[in-house]
Amino acid sequence: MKTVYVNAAFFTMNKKNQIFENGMMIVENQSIVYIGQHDPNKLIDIDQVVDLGGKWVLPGLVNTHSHVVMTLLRGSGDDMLLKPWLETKIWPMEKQFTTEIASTSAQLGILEMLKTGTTTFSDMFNPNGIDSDEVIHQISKTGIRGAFSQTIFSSETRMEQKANFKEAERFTKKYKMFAKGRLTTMVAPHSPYACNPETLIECVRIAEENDVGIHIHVSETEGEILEIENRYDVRPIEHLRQLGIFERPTVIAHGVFLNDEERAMLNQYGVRVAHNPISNLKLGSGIADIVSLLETGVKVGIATDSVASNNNFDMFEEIRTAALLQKGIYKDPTKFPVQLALSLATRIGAQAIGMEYTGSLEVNKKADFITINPYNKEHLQPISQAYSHLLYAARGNDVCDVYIDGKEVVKDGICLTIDEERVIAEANELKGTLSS
Ligand SMILES: CSC[C@H]1O[C@@H](n2cnc3c(O)ncnc32)[C@H](O)[C@@H]1O
Ligand SMILES: [Zn+2]
Repeated sequence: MKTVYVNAAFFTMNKKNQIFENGMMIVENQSIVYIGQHDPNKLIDIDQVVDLGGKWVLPGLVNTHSHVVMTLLRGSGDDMLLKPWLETKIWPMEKQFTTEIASTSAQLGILEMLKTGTTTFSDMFNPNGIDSDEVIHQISKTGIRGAFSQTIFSSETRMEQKANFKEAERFTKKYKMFAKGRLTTMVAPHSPYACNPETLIECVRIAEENDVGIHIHVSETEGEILEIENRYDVRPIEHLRQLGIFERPTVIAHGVFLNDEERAMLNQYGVRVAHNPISNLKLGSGIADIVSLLETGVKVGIATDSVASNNNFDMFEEIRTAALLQKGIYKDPTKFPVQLALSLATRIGAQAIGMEYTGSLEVNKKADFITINPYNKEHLQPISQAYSHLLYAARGNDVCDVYIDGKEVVKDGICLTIDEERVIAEANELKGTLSS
């Protein structure tokens, strides 16, 4: 099946940030085979023509760190610091999770992601008490692309620890290439404070044996730095390096507290950073110095974290916050310009999570794209300033259509792969079964 998309402005987000104002894109077998100026000569052998009515077309957004299974916890535990938030609010509620709660939570989270333009996510979930196979089966049906990774914690007993490793190994093997490659997984030790050295070393082994990367929370708060220094006499980054974590392709979530030496080390090992500006603000953790990270050469993606610390999955809001914060902390509005900000949520974000095959509209890339209709939106006028509006004015609910692998998953703002009414009703019913 060969489909041509015409009558649209294509923001390719390729390295040159090319825009094709009255462009054309041809998709065949889930991939882009042509993107450029409108060319009638290319219309032979076409099965389907889609007229996009002058809309803007962008690559689907990439959320490099999320927890969709926590979506039912939105609004629980506001206004708390990370440690008490996790220990007294979030973890006790996660302990009550059933497969049904996890599955409905994940569908609700992905519904919001898809409708607000996210086509690829890299997610960590707490597997305690739930049937992970069922949850990933439901995720697969939504059509989203990404990595769904089972979080590993250190346990109190040897037996429990052994069972955790066994399950992590099973999950990794089964899902590293799933849904025809649309879904994958990484090994996800929670953090250097919730995983002891033995656990972290075992995670490296599982990642190595299965040829997958590592996804871990690191250097999120000042308290974490002190805790790791007290325990091991080194800061978290050096601790993880010594244990061999960075020998695997690694994404660290947060990286709020990094010094020059650590940034250089991350760059040397090719470690990528998932930047979660709103979660870091809401939990009072701090503001990551993304400009320095990028100047050192580290690849950075943008992320929301869970909606318990955000409280939504709107990547437009996230990119805008990221850009405004860097301008503010540097007292320099030239920092984090529009194209850079958008590229971290698209092409560079995809590279950050090892999915270079998506994140920009280029030949041979996956046909993962979104459309925005600016004509009926007052906050997107005048339309001639589109690039600026995408960063400074657009919001998730401006997204009109969403395609993943060339398949339409959202049409005119309605999700075609998830029964919205059912999921929302189930979510509210199940929330009532949780005690906070
Ligand atoms: C649901 S994934 C794994 C684990 O991570 C916890 N979590 C959620 N957000 C954060 C964060 O910002 N820092 C550290 N840990 C976090 C979550 O409660 C799950 O148990
Ligand atoms: Zn997180």
